[in-house]
Amino acid sequence: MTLLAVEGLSKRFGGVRAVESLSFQVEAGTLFGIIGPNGAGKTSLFNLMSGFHRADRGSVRLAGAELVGRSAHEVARAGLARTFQLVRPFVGLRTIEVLMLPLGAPGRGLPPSACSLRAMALLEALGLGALAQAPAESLNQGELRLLDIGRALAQEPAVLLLDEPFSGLGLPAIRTLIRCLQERRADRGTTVVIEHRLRELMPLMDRVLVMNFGERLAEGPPAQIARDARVIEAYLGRLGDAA
Ligand SMILES: Nc1ncnc2c1ncn2[C@@H]1O[C@H](COP(=O)(O)OP(=O)(O)OP(=O)(O)O)[C@@H](O)[C@H]1O
Repeated sequence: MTLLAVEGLSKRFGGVRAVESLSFQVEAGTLFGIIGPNGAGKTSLFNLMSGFHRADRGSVRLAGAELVGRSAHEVARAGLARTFQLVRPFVGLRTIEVLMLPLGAPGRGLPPSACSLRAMALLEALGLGALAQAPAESLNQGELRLLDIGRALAQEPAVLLLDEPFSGLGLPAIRTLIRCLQERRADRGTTVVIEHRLRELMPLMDRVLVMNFGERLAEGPPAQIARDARVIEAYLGRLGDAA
């Protein structure tokens, strides 16, 4: 079943075509990867899908409901959560509180005790359990990235968008995160990931979209993408640097 359908999505910044007539579909319960060279338009695509930027043209439908034209808050309420390439510190909160806020949001109906149990379980799964009571500002960049992922997971979204989740993480944290992503897929959660560290991510992906100059260069299962001559020329030829 198609959960997320992007059709003819376009965005220009002045003369730059950041995203150009892009179409793809993500099936429920899959992990969908987005790759491409720097400046290909991957983060712009996330900004359009999540309501942070307004599309010039096109549509993004989540379970049939149109997201284009909605604010970032409305998109989040509709069931799409995202993380950020540059994580901003969470000022004035303890680590566990960063996750309790979305879990206890109005309409979710979770009592505080259930929020704190669920938040703790999420922190443990991300390897941040020991930092639960620490001020979130005291976390290092890698820990902050994991916490940002936890914050998005705590929204319990239908679709989770991760923007370069492995960036700045050491190998143990990458392994922990891979385990979380595998568990999410086993639970039929749907995830869309932008990532340059293909060696770690390619084995997890069900399908991959390759972007170049805002457009779709190729799309298919990872094994097919890894053999695609256009992809190798535009991007994978530099895998040695990227991975
Ligand atoms: N707010 C903005 N204003 C002007 N130009 C922008 C803006 N955001 C993105 N761009 C331009 O749009 C193009 C796509 O950028 P984007 O950041 O989406 O690429 P990317 O694939 O995510 O790159 P990277 O892998 O380096 O993060 C680039 O040419 C970029 O300079």
